Amino acid sequence: MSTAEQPPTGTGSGEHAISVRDLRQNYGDFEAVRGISFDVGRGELFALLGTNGAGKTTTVETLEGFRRPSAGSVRVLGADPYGQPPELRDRVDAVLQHSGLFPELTTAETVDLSRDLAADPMDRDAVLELTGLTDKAGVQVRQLSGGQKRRLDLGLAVLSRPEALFLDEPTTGMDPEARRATWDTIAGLVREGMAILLTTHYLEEAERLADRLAIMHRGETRAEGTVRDVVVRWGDRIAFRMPAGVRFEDLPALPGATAAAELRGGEAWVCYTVRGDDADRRAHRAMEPLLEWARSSGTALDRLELRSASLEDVFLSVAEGAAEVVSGGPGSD
Ligand SMILES: Nc1ncnc2c1ncn2[C@@H]1O[C@H](COP(=O)(O)OP(=O)(O)OP(=O)(O)O)[C@@H](O)[C@H]1O
Repeated sequence: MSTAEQPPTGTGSGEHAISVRDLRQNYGDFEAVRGISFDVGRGELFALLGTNGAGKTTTVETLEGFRRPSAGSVRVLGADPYGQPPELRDRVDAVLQHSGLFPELTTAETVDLSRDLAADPMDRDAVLELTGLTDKAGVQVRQLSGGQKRRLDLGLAVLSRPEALFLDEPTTGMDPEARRATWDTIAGLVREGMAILLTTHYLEEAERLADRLAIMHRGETRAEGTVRDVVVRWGDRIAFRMPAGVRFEDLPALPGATAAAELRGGEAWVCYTVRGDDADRRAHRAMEPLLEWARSSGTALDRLELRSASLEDVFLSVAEGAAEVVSGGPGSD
């Protein structure tokens, strides 16, 4: 295992709470992470999304100090996290997928145990309130539901008021109400200035919480930015059922749009993807000539739909390898 090149350490080494530069991680000959970079500022939540096996856990484990980079560098609060050095121990925490709660202890005893180990912990009551577990204070951990245990995990991670927090699928197993309550809790932590790196398979969770996000696939970052940036880059979609008697090449060229023919439930459809910097107006500009063409040619646009992208659209397109546009669109000879 090679030692990565590292920038200078110390509290003054950059304003980002979490920093990843050209990170590579190999397992033997297999490249699990292939040169990714991103930063997370204080008071910012960055979501790491990706397909199964994309390299998210490997990246987070590297930031948590369990793995040394094969190449590139990572920094947490200006320090190399490898081996979890003492200067980071009280300032960084994590909610991992598998918690290490003691089933015989009560919820309150569990909180007290963690408080005993923290330098300047939150009050027990505050932790219980934050996690919505006040009425479960005297209940043994073994009797808590899966979602309640996840909330307790979160409470234990934040009671020492860490500056940087890693959340690995923190709402798995929660019902929708508990998930929303947890989102509120997490949003509150970010507002207080915590830097949070979140991995999740719930796209709505990322849409609600992330200031910025990255979507990983096969060890690489395939999309990155704010939710809006990522979605705007993907484009808007105008679609309708292919009109009878109209050939694909007879369809009008629309400004800023590329067209593709696709099958939906055995029917041929036309789908225009509209891109361009003018995200607010581009679909409108593309729609006008389409409607004009339909009017002048006497063509009905059956089941016409216009839709802005969602994060799910982008994710699925990344997962499918981002192949999308059929070449040789309408209007071209
Ligand atoms: N200890 C290991 N030895 C060999 N290969 C590994 C090891 N850990 C992970 N991998 C491989 O590295 C790749 C990335 O795995 P990782 O767990 O980081 O992905 P992930 O994005 O967290 O996936 P998921 O969403 O499924 O949890 C996968 O192909 C996985 O099989």
